[in-house]
Amino acid sequence: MPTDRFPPLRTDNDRIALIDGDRRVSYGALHGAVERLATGLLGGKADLEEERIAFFLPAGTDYVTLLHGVWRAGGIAVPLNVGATLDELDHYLGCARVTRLVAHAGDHAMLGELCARLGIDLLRPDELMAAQAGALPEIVEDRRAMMVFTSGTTSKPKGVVTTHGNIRAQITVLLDAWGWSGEDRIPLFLPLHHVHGIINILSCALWAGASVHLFPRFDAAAVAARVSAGDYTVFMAVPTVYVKLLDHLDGLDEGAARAMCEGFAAMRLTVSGSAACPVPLFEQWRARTGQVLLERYGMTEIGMALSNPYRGERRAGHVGQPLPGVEVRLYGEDDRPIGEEGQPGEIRVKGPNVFLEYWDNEEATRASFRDGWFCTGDMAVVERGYYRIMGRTSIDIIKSGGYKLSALEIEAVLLAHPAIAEAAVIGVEDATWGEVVAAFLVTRPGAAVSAEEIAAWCGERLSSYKVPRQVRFVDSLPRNAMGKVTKPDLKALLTSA
Ligand SMILES: Nc1ncnc2c1ncn2[C@@H]1O[C@H](COP(=O)(O)OP(=O)(O)OP(=O)(O)O)[C@@H](O)[C@H]1O
Repeated sequence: MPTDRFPPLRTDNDRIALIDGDRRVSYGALHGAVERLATGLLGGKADLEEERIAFFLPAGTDYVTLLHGVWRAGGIAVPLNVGATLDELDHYLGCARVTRLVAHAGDHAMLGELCARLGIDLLRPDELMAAQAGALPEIVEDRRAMMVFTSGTTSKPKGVVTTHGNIRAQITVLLDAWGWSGEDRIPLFLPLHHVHGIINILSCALWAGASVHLFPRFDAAAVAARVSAGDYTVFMAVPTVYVKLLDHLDGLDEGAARAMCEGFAAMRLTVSGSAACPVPLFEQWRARTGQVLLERYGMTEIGMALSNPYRGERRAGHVGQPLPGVEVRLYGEDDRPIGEEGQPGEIRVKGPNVFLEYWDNEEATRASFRDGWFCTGDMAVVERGYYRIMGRTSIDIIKSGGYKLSALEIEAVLLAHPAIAEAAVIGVEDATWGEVVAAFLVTRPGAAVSAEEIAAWCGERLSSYKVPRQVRFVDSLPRNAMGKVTKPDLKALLTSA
């Protein structure tokens, strides 16, 4: 597999790159469209010189053409969350100092006023297509290529800027590690303003010459139907998607359920990431489909850093080891690397995959690096050679009576209870202990369980200081577009009650 290709897109064949509704787009056709779009974007200029071009487009051929067109023309691609509110878009567009925004005609009425206020040209993809491809600039590796906003799980979204070199490194490490080939076929239903969808799925597939089936959103029935038909060889999703697929499976008759399980069983790889995959989910998925989920860890700023092996032991509740070329170390509070296994520390990462900067935010950029290492803000521990993620220092690590507890570890125990469908754990202030553990729980349909029973269940499985002191039953947990629980909202719920 060549690792020096630019743009990261196959060019010269009739192989299908994208399946978009009824359309099948070949690599040759996609490449042609990308060049014409890049030419149209340039509008006679030699180079976009890192102009920020934002796009508000659902997963589809236009999205892919825009992303690659901006890259080819020397701009910075700013893919926006199509589920974002106007206030959020205002923040992204203003922060990135976007000059042109591309959206379908149907969204222009909604975006018009905001663009006028910010002095942004609002355009449709088709009006940017030049009749013919013209000369395109040379792109060197250290040029800025993309700006993706963090979800804001922990703070106001920041624009994470990656270079062409960073993107290449993030893609190529996965091509080898996860065995991508031109024969692969993968569905893409995750939001396309996150590295999971953009890099791990779309970019790896297009580099490898594989086919990507684009869905505007996740729809369990639609995806399951294609899986049952044997359409895919690889599947990548967040844990909540696997939960929804299992729910869907439960509602199918025997024949349909068997076809869906066989569709998954025949795949060469199923991957979970972006949030912790609870051990019970890992086990259920294996029991139903025979697939051993490959869990990995990464973030917007670094792409993927830790992964269970493609060949070898994939351990439930763990994210494996550093990917080749990615340096990972755990650091203690004294800012020193942790030498021995079993000692928790902050994950710090170094390598060509690590982003360049937070856009227009030198202070945040400086604060996030120490001696050349990017400080992720996530805690982990190494157990028998494999990393286990304990969670975000800012919200998942609960300081109680001198102990540091991992919310993820407690959530895993809660989720193992047969009556519990969803669980989220946070720390709440306490005069005696500093913080105590509070759990928010969603019960399974038709199941009932009391707070006392939950305490007893945890008491048998966790040290007493980890047992939730407060238990709240809720109808659902607040989640962002990636399906991650937004824990600051839970904190607010407690303080407002
Ligand atoms: N396998 C995993 N297990 C546990 N946590 C994971 C895993 N993979 C990713 N994460 C979590 O997701 C984070 C990266 O996601 P992303 O870059 O989208 O940021 P976010 O948490 O959604 O938002 P923000 O950076 O704004 O707080 C990681 O820092 C980590 O906390």
